Amino acid sequence: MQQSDWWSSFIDRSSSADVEMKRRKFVFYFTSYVGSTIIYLFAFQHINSENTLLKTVLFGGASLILVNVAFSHFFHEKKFFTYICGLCVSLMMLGLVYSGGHMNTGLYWVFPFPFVLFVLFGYQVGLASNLVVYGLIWFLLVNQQLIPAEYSDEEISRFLSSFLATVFLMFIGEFFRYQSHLEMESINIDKHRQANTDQLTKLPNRRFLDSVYIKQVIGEPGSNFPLTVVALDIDHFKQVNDTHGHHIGDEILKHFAGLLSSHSRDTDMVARIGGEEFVILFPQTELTRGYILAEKLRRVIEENCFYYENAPIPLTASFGVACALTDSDLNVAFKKADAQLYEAKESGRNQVK
Ligand SMILES: Nc1nc2c(ncn2[C@@H]2O[C@H](COP(=O)(O)OP(=O)(O)OP(=O)(O)O)[C@@H](O)[C@H]2O)c(=O)[nH]1
Repeated sequence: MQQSDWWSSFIDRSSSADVEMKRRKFVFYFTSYVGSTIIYLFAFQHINSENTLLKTVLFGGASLILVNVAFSHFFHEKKFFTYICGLCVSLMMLGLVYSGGHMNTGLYWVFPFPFVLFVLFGYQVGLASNLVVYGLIWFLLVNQQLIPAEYSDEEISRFLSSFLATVFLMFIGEFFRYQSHLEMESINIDKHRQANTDQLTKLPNRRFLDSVYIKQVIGEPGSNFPLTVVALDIDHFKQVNDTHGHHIGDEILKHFAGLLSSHSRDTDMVARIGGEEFVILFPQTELTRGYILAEKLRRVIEENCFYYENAPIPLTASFGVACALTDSDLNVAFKKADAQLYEAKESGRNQVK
């Protein structure tokens, strides 16, 4: 696995999408329950009116919205119902213009609805649906002989221009709101990445291992166990630091991390958990195979010394190997790998135990 790439496979964008979905759901419920209640109140206000069409639009619209939201509670996926709600809202707008509303004031009551379409559908589909509704309203208004409502020419031209301006202003507002949401999401991801990355080697750190990776492994036992844990530690690193200086020590750590990353699979997890201590987790790997992989890495390190001013600085590491067959063995496997590493150090270093 490339050191700089490891984070991308762990980015969890679902929580950000959840925030957007929550906002949509909230507007959906609010529009549906509060909106339908208000429309019912208007409908009852006009119960004795002779405008049957207006009564049909109000009662029909409110009932459709209410039935739709009631049904949505029985399903986990709400998207379909938000679309139906958007369709009801669009029909309500057209119904108001068509019937003229109370004393031909229908045009004024259309203005709150474009916002609902933007929130329910997002800025792109929101703009498209608002423009479709606008086109249909325009068609009704320029063909007044087709509708029962009566509007004056000034009223129509003022409505068409102010409605269009409202839709575009709402589009701009929704567009920039969404852009800042994406920016905040990327800042958030970047902060998480920094907190979970070892700044020197760019490998995942202990925090990542404990709070993200292990949770994911336990959450998907089928694709991870048996899991081999390899604890490793550079030999006599203090001596390297003392001889060549701390900054060369740092370069050696980067070189070491690069060797481990480039000689393991994308599915393996290489992490720096302390000064010169590393851990490699091999998912779906039994103990015997784990020993073979650790021995391969031991040789790679031994054979690839670090060069400083064209002079080789030999490098070796000691390894401790253990295997967890299930998630409940994981803690024991970590402790066992540490104990094995200690034994490798005690037995002379540069070996796998
Ligand atoms: N350059 C550098 N050195 C570090 C860093 N973190 C820890 N160290 C050094 O790593 C050394 C670890 O020394 P010890 O724990 O004595 O281990 P060792 O010398 O490798 O000996 P063994 O592990 O027993 O083989 C110390 O000198 C630390 O200062 C780092 O980020 N950069």
